[in-house]
Amino acid sequence: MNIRFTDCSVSFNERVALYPLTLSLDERRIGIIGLNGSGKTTFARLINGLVKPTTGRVTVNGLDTIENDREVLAQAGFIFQNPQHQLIMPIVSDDIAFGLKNRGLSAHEISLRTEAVLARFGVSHLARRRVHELSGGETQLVAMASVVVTGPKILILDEPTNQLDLRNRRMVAETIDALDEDTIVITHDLRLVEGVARLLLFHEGRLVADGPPDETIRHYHGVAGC
Ligand SMILES: Nc1ncnc2c1ncn2[C@@H]1O[C@H](COP(=O)(O)OP(=O)(O)OP(=O)(O)O)[C@@H](O)[C@H]1O
Repeated sequence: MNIRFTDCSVSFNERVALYPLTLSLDERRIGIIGLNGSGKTTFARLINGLVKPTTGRVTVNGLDTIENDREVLAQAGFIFQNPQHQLIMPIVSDDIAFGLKNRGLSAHEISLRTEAVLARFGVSHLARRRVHELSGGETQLVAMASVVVTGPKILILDEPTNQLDLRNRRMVAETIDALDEDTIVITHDLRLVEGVARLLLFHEGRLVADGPPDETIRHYHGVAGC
């Protein structure tokens, strides 16, 4: 991936959520940590254009998130903190297929791609299940499958192990590790980012550490005061 932030800041109603920052992200595995309200989600949402910079610019693989918003959305898929909100159709396989509509694919091709992505995430057995009846771990996997099926190069996962038990945390963490796509993971679950190539720490709207996980985590204990 190549994501560039140039003098980029974000304010909501004159309140600064993210102070100006300039940086480039090129690693395949990136983590983002920080206290509640520190600006992590705002930063991540800038990447796929869900949040637009108030000043400066953001480019994703050379595409500007304002000028090329549709292309950016196709390149960078976002899996939300509460993934049940992003599942639209009542049945799992219909939800996955929904993301492939309006792409000029035949019904047969849509069905093949849907089956393939469900198999890839180990959830073929859930194909005919009702979305709202899935467990937390199952919902997370189906949400990932429903984004991955659309073919993004970058996946942004916002607290993917939130509300999961120990076993599902491990299962989702292993699934993320094995993804072919580049990943940016925002989390309070430090074990999830121990192996990333680069870990960013936000504090009160500023990027205050950016480096290997052990160094950034040490810094985090400092700003958290514990
Ligand atoms: N759409 C919005 N409108 C107004 N303020 C917002 C909006 N989105 C975020 N903020 C504010 O910006 C600041 C940073 O929020 P952000 O969601 O980026 O933090 P975070 O680090 O992801 O927090 P958490 O760990 O609690 O999810 C907060 O003060 C938040 O209230």
